Amino acid sequence: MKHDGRHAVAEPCDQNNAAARHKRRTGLTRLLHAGRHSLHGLRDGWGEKAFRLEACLALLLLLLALWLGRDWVQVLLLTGCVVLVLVVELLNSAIEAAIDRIGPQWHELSRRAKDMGSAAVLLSLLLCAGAFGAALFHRIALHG
Ligand SMILES: Nc1ncnc2c1ncn2[C@@H]1O[C@H](COP(=O)(O)OP(=O)(O)OP(=O)(O)O)[C@@H](O)[C@H]1O
Repeated sequence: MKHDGRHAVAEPCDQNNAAARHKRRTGLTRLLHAGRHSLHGLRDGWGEKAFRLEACLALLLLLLALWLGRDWVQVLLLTGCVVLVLVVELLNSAIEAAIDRIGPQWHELSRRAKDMGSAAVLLSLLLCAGAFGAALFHRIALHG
């Protein structure tokens, strides 16, 4: 395993072996390893400042959702909006990582990929803000 300054980089033959081993796995073992990869993804996401900030905010919003929701469906919808932001942020970080892996040179397609990822995060944030804003308005203005 080498290090490129910011990230650990496995030697090409190690990477090929690991990928080939994973492809050969089946059933529960494959599922367990896929779960481990997902946990690695969450750990990598936690390394991103934007994801960390949104994850901390998500904890507060989940408590607010429990207070704002008048029944389990409303709590679920508000919670869903919060989780959606985290999901989209992770996907955006994945796109950024893939683009950076291709190279730092300016390219129109790289710009489009990064800007569209960023736009997806913005839309999910607007949805979340709109849902919580409407629920708060309903709770405070209409019911005192
Ligand atoms: N290789 C590239 N080619 C063309 N444009 C790029 C490239 N890398 C970055 N950009 C442009 O710069 C913007 C910021 O890119 P950067 O990699 O700094 O994103 P970030 O700061 O990590 O993410 P965010 O914009 O979500 O905060 C991109 O949205 C894109 O418009």
